Amino acid sequence: KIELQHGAHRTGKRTDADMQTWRTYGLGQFIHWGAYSLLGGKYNGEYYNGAAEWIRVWNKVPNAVYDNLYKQFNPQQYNPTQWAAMAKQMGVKYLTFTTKHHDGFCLWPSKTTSYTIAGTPYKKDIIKPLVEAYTKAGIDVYLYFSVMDWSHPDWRYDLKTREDTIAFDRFKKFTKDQLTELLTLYPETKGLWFDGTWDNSWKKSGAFTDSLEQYLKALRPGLIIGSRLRADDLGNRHNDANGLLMGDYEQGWERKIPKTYADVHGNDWDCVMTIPENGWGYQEKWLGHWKTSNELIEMLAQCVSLGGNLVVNFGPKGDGSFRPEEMTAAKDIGAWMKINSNAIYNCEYAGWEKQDWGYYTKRTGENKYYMIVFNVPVSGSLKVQPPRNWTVTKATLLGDATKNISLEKIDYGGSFIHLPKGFSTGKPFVIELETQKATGTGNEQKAKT
Ligand SMILES: C[C@@H]1N[C@@H](c2nc3ccccc3[nH]2)[C@H](O)[C@@H]1O
Repeated sequence: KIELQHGAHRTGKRTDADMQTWRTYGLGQFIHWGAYSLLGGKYNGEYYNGAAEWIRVWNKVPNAVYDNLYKQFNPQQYNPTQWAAMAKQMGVKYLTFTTKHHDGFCLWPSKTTSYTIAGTPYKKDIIKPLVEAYTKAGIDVYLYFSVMDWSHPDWRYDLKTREDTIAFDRFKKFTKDQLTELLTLYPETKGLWFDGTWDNSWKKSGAFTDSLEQYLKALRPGLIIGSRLRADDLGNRHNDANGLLMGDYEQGWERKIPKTYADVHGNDWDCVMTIPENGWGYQEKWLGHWKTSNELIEMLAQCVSLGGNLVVNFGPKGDGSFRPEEMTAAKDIGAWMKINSNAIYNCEYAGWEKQDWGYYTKRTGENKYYMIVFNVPVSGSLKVQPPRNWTVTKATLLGDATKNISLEKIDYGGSFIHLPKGFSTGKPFVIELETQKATGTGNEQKAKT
């Protein structure tokens, strides 16, 4: 064990009520909106082939051009109530919203810089009405904040000289002041989703990241902060030098999903996911493959079945409208959740032997299990193999309990679930299983006599 001043201060999961609520969400919405949304990945008729919110680093866009884009930001159609209604219909339980991305443009009227929404033709605070609309809709709000800030003269990628350190100390104060504003202006915020903390300057600031986290949690008791904020005494991020997670949940699953439960290392975690292959801000021309609704639903099932949340990203246009593909995804996922959300909300890792037909989830605190089925075998029979001494006592198809699926017990508590001939819903479906611990398998009796 390595002695650390600024390593993890907790082992194991957070067990308080706020974190237990976070664990019940299953499905979240990410929204990336900012100056980059005005360009949509395009400049002078050419498309940037990277992530649209990174277009400022493309040599074809002069910094002076990019850094003045905000003077055209004027989303008169912006309607956070409509945004919240779309999210509600989709079935998301929490929102993560970009207050400031790597470019440094603040969507709230910060007093720490002139590079804010107050300096745009729109003038008004974007975040306040958003927090209110989502909170009113019963959706918890989390704020995304990029530490890396390309617009700030004191930002440093590394600390090589005394001047770097003096400048970066000013930058740390600026960062703390901005975060204080956010938690003070929007006290309903349940947590902060940090980004842009991979550079050496931050890795060398372990002590500051530790005191900053403690300061923020004192300012807002219960605040939930993932593993991207902290660095330990030796510059390790996410896990400290002793392999312990620094943060309330693992934030490393960006655009990727753990393969097995072992990959999760007993941590809470979220997977933030783009609908196109990459790119978080509005991209006029989506490069490559974008995920179908069924692919997104399968990712949702995978995440919840391994104890995490899936946070699907939306990138509204500069005018605040959503593109058709994103509206369709929200509608389709919402329609599926309307029937099947019992397999997603308040669910956790089941620990049963995975079968080819899909994924198990388990209702927290109950002996209720869910099969989220994507692949019906040619036999039309789904094998279920609970752990020894557990048996399945009932199987019900969600959304259409009349469809008679039959339950055939086989070896050691295992079962086959037979679907009616020619059964097909054309989309993923869920079977709810009631289970109970087998009283005695009779073996004990033999042993006694
Ligand atoms: C949640 C996502 N994180 C940002 C990001 N920047 C990166 C730089 C290098 C590798 C991965 C990155 N992800 C993306 O711009 C988006 O905000």
